[in-house]
Amino acid sequence: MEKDPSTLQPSGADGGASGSGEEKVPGLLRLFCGDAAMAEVLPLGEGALELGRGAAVLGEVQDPRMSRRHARVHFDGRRFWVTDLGSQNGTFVEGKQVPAGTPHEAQRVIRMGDSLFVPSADVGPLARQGVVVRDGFVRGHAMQRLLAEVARLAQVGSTLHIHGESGAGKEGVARAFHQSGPRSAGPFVAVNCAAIPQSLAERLLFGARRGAYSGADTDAQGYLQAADGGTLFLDEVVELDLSVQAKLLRVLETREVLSLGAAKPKAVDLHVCSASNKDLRARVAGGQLREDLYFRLGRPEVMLPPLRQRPEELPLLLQQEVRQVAPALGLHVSLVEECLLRPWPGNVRELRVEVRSAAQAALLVGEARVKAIHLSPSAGTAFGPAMSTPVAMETDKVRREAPSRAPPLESEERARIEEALRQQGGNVAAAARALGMHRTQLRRLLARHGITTAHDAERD
Ligand SMILES: Nc1ncnc2c1ncn2[C@@H]1O[C@H](COP(=O)(O)OP(=O)(O)OP(=O)(O)O)[C@@H](O)[C@H]1O
Repeated sequence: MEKDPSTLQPSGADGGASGSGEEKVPGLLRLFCGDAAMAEVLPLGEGALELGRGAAVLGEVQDPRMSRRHARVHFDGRRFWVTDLGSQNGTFVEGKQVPAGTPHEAQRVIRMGDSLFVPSADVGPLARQGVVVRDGFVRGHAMQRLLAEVARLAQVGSTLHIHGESGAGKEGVARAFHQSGPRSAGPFVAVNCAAIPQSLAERLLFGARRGAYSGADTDAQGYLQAADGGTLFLDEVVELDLSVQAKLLRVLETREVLSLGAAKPKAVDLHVCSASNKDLRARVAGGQLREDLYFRLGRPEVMLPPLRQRPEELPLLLQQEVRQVAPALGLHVSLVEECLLRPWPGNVRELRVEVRSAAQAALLVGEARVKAIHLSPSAGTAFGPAMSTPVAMETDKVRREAPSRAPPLESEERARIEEALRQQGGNVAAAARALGMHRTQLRRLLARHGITTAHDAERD
C-alpha cells in the first residue's frame, strides 16, 4: 500500500517540521521583556502588527516602559519597516533611535521600552518548536532540526562530519550523535587534534606497547582503543599530519588498530564523528587532507550555524551565564541588545567568557543588572578587518560608534578599584581576588581607564 505523503514524518525525529513545503510566516521574535529572556513568536497577521502596552498579541507579559501605541511593524514581502507612533520612550532600530512617524527599515534588532524584537521572514519553525533548554544546552529551532537530523544519521551510519565555526557547539552535536546511536552505552572520547603535538599524535591515537620507544614502561591505550564500543570525536581533524591520516584511514577501513610496537592489530568497533571550522573540500584541494580520508570521514556532513544566526538562543544563554556568576544578578535590556548586534566570531564560547567578565564588572559597582557598559568594547567583535559579511559590516559600524556611547568610568567603580589596589599594595592579582574578578578583567579595566598601579610605576 502506498503511504499517504501527508502523514510522512519530516526529517526531524522529534516531529518538528523541516520548514520545507510550509508557507512562510513573517513575524517578530520577542526575545526580551523587562528583565526576562524569552523566545516568543509574534506572527505579522496581515503583514503588519501594532505593538504597545496592553496589546493583546503580547499576552500577559507586558512592558510598562512601552507606550500604549508604541510602534507599527510591517513586512513588504522583502523587508521589515518600523514606524514609531509617537511613543514616550522611543523606538530603536539596530541600537539607534528612529524619528516618529517615518517608516524605518529594520534588519536585526528593534527595541521598544525594555523589550527586544528580532524580525524574521519565517517564524513558523520557531512557533512549532520553540526554544528548549536541556542540561544547560540551549536549543533554538535550527539547533533542534540539526539534532534531529544527527539522531537520524546516528541510526544509519557510523561516521558524521560537523562543519561549524569555532565555539559554536560542535562538541555538543557530536555528543548528541553518540547518544542517539547504537553505541550510546559506550564511551565518548573527544580529541582536539589541533591541541596534540603532531610528534605524539600517532602514539596518543593508536596507543603503544611496552618498549615501543624509550620510556614506554607499560602498554598505553590510544584514543581509538579508549573509544572502543562508543564514539571517537576528532575535533579539527584536518590538523593531523598526513602520515597519521593514512594510519587513521586504515583503522576506519579495517576496523583494526595497530599500536606502536605491536605485532598484531586489535579489532575496534566505534562510531567516528569529526569536526572542523574549515571547508574540508578546500583542504583536500590544498593537500592538507587526504582525499580518501575525506570520503571516509567527511560524509555525511551537517552544518552548525554560527550563534549570530541563532538569535533566539542568545538571551537565554546570557541569562544562564549571568546567574552562574550570581543568582540574583539580572540582565539589562542594553546588554542583550548589544550582544544581539555583535557578530561573536568565537560564538557561544566567547559569549560565555565575555558575559561572565561583564557580570563581574557589574557586581564590582554594585549593580543589580548587567548592562552594555559592563561588556568589553572588543567582546564579540571580529579580530581585524577580515569579516566582510553584511552582519559583520553593520556590527563594525555599531562598534565604531560604541566608544562615544560608553559613559565614563563611574567614580564609584574607580574608587573601589583604587581602594582595592591600595589595600593590596598595588598587586593586581591580589586586588582582583579581593574584588571577586579575574585579574585579566581587572587589567582590562585598568588599561581602559588609564589607571596605573604602584608596580607599573616602579617598572617605568
Ligand atoms: N547551545 C548551547 N547552549 C549552551 N552552551 C553551549 C551551546 N553551544 C555551545 N555551548 C558551550 O560553548 C562552549 C563551546 O562549545 P564547543 O566546545 O562545543 O564548541 P566547538 O564548536 O566544538 O568549538 P571548537 O571547534 O573551537 O572546539 C562550550 O562550553 C559549550 O558547552
